[in-house]
Amino acid sequence: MTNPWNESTRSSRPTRPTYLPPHLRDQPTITITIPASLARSSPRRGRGGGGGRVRGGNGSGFRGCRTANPSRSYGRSGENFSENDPNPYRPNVMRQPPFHISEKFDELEVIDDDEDPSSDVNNNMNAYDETPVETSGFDVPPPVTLFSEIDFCSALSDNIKRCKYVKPTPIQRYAIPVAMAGRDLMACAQTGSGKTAAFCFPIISRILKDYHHLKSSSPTMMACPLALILAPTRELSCQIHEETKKFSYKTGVKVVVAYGGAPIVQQFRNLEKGVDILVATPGRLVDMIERAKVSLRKVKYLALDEGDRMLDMGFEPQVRKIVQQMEMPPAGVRQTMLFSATFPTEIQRLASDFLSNYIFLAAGKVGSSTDLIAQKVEYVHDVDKKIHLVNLLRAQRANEKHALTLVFVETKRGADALQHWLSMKGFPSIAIHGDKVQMERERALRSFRSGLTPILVATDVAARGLDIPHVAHVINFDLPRDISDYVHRIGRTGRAGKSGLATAFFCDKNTPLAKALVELMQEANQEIPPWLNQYAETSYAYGSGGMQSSRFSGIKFGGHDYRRGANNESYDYSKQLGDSTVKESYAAASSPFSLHNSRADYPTSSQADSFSDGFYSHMLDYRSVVASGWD
Ligand SMILES: Nc1ncnc2c1ncn2[C@@H]1O[C@H](COP(=O)(O)OP(=O)(O)OP(=O)(O)O)[C@@H](O)[C@H]1O
Repeated sequence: MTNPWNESTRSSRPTRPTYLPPHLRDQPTITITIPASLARSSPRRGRGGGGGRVRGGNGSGFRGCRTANPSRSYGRSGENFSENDPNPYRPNVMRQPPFHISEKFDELEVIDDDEDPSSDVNNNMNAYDETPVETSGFDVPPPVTLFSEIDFCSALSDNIKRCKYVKPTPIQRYAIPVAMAGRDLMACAQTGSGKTAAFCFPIISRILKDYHHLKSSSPTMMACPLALILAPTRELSCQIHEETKKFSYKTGVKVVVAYGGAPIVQQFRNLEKGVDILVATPGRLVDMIERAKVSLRKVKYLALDEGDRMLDMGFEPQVRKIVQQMEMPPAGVRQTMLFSATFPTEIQRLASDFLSNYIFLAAGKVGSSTDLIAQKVEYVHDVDKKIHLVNLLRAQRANEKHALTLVFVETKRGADALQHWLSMKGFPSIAIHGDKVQMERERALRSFRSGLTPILVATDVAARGLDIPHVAHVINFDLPRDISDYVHRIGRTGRAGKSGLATAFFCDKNTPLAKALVELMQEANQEIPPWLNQYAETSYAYGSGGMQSSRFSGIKFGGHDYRRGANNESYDYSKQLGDSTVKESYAAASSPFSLHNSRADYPTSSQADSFSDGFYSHMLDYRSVVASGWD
């Protein structure tokens, strides 16, 4: 049987036959089938759809465009983007975004808990029902099965209903009780499984209950948030900000975002109006603290989203500076929560500096990408990648009209070049990467999200956290070097219980990744091409050299509590109990932990000496290093 890629390649480029690797020669005809759940959902009904479940902002903090003709499908307007169209971006009334983005709660009805339990959204969420959850740590609070079992205040419960979250996902079932009990937490759960709500709900609830009297009520020159949520990218910060605002709608809790690339003065103005929860990227936050516009002395809750990324080489110095050198109450006094889909062992070890007597949760398989994402790996030489991509996109366009496709490349220049080439070929696309100014980045996301340009060519700046409805296909045009980046990239599809497709173009230079890739695919019950197994053996033969592979293989990947060792040995968590006394002794010493008086409240180094976790000795020794994060 002939291979369609080869066929179409030949027909489009008759003078230059494309090399077809032996493993592909006998393959059956390939058709791209977009997962049924996506094909089923109408553009208005899915996540982010105006008539559907309200979802988490538009990822950039901006509203998407409304289409003049909401019933028009991308397929119809897409037909106008002929592959021979020399200018697929010409103004065209036919080119209307197919997806509504309407997020305003004011337009929504509050529904009962059991209303519409069979909606697509909640049916999709059932996909997580069987997810195993591993817990470890001292005295783990028991999980819940319903939101109503948790003692949320009524305004928050109403908002959960407004979001049409009928039941908690597994990570929410376990993490929310832990967080509500005031415990520190390291939580590892699949991409798209609801980690944002898992840390937002407890923060909002506890601010309302325990610190109601301290909530920001009047304008102030120096903002003193009660909670700080740090995220690695500007777009993710905006998305978390949008989500948190929805969750705290009509509660009186003030949420503000601070991120680089946008005018700082406007952000100062927002802060001056008062802030209870500050969502920020590290770079911008440090800047604001140094300009004495923000003080962290009142922070009671610290959440690091994409916690492993926040503590890897790019960000760790900056995060350490924020957490340990900028007046934030120490671990054991504040509550700290780290969330990610991946937690490599060495990052867990680092993270324990910021945590006190913490509980570790792992929902799903190791660094799991879930069975919801069908993963395909194809061998494609570098020179053939573009034409291979175009063939994939053509096949997809023939099969599915509403899908968004996210194409990951390695470099910023590569992103621009590929996007330009795709546009020339008639595929409406747009690029996002760190060299674009923030307005362009936001415009790109908005255009992609709305379906106006249904192909987004991106670097890793879009790999983590972004929750974009209707992303049906993630293509790793260039594979990342690090398997955890692969997990996060493909996790842009197959979210909230929906299924998705991830295709990777593999070539010889990706050999060091092969072993980890095979392990990951095995974990997710994916079919592994025999040739990839051979590459995996080669990468194994590189020895620990498949450095990434060894770093992330098996238990080291991060689905297990590193404190238990490689064999999941039992560990005496009560050894950490000393830490929890910090909170009590500190509370007693500062009687109560006053949130009004900054420096007086902050323990001196001699007070700190009495703390059992070595926090201050670490802090005093620490030398500041300039970080090179995205912000
Ligand atoms: N209990 C729930 N019921 C229904 N939908 C939910 C629930 N919890 C979360 N969601 C939705 O699931 C989607 C994914 O959630 P979220 O972005 O928090 O995932 P995540 O685990 O943080 O993903 P990532 O690892 O990529 O950051 C969002 O659209 C969110 O609104």
